[in-house]
Amino acid sequence: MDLSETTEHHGDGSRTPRPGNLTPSPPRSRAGSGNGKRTLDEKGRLWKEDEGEVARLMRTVDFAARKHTCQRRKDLDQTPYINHPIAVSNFLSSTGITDVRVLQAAILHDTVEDTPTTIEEIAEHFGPDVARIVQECTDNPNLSGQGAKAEQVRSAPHKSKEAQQVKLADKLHNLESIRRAPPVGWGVRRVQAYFIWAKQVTDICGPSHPALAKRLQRLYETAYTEIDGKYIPCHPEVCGPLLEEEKSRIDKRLHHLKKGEKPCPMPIFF
Ligand SMILES: Nc1nc2c(ncn2[C@@H]2O[C@H](COP(=O)(O)OP(=O)(O)O)[C@@H](OP(=O)(O)OP(=O)(O)O)[C@H]2O)c(=O)[nH]1
Repeated sequence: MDLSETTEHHGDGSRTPRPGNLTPSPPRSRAGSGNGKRTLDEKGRLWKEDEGEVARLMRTVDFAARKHTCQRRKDLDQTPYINHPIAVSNFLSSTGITDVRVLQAAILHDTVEDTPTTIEEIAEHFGPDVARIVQECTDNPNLSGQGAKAEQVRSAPHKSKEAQQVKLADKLHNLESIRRAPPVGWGVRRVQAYFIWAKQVTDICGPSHPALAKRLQRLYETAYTEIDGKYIPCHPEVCGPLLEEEKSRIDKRLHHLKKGEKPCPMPIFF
């Protein structure tokens, strides 16, 4: 565990009683086995300074899930929004990223942009390192539409390696989602414009995490989607001919849709 980070939690003081606030009785319990002594507060929660990485990640997922509770994605199935940040974090952890602050920032990356959460709240609960990465992944609230998109391209080279890694995974999941099921109302031009713009961002961020960059490149070269009965290449400039496996993936989805079924089960990307 990164001890420098656990010390950052001392500033919290709001939810987890500090040692001085506890009754003078000895620690009430031990959590887990083989992890040494872990002190619990009166609600049976670990003190933050005793919190291991797994507990910290679960607390982060719980926080993000509460913040995104009422939100849905833009796809036909109206997927719960929280699926997106969890998938982004999973893309990172399953491709070798072990820095728990990056995995936490991935889980939290849309909380400030898309919910009333503040950066100060993120810093209070998760420390300044996580807050800094989340801040870097948050669009300037004074910009929207094309302005915000242009700013993502402009600012990408100046972001930290950690923020660039989150950006790569974020874009990868959005692109995979569009390929699988474009947001309701998106036509060919909007899908292709999104792919063209996303590639500008991910080409800049690519060196921060080559495994994801490689995967993105393959996506740009092979991804098709179906709109109004036509198979369209998602990235019009980079995409090659329609591959058989891509066609049968789309046909399978159309078959389910025609039968009025939900195209679930969701594909598992890793
Ligand atoms: N592909 C996809 N995107 C969805 C879906 N539901 C919500 N979104 C969000 O919508 C944005 C893409 O739609 P746009 O029309 O390009 O963006 P805007 O609504 O924010 O202007 C993405 O944000 P972004 O700005 O591109 O990325 P981020 O940096 O904010 O995460 C993505 O997070 C969905 O079902 N599929």
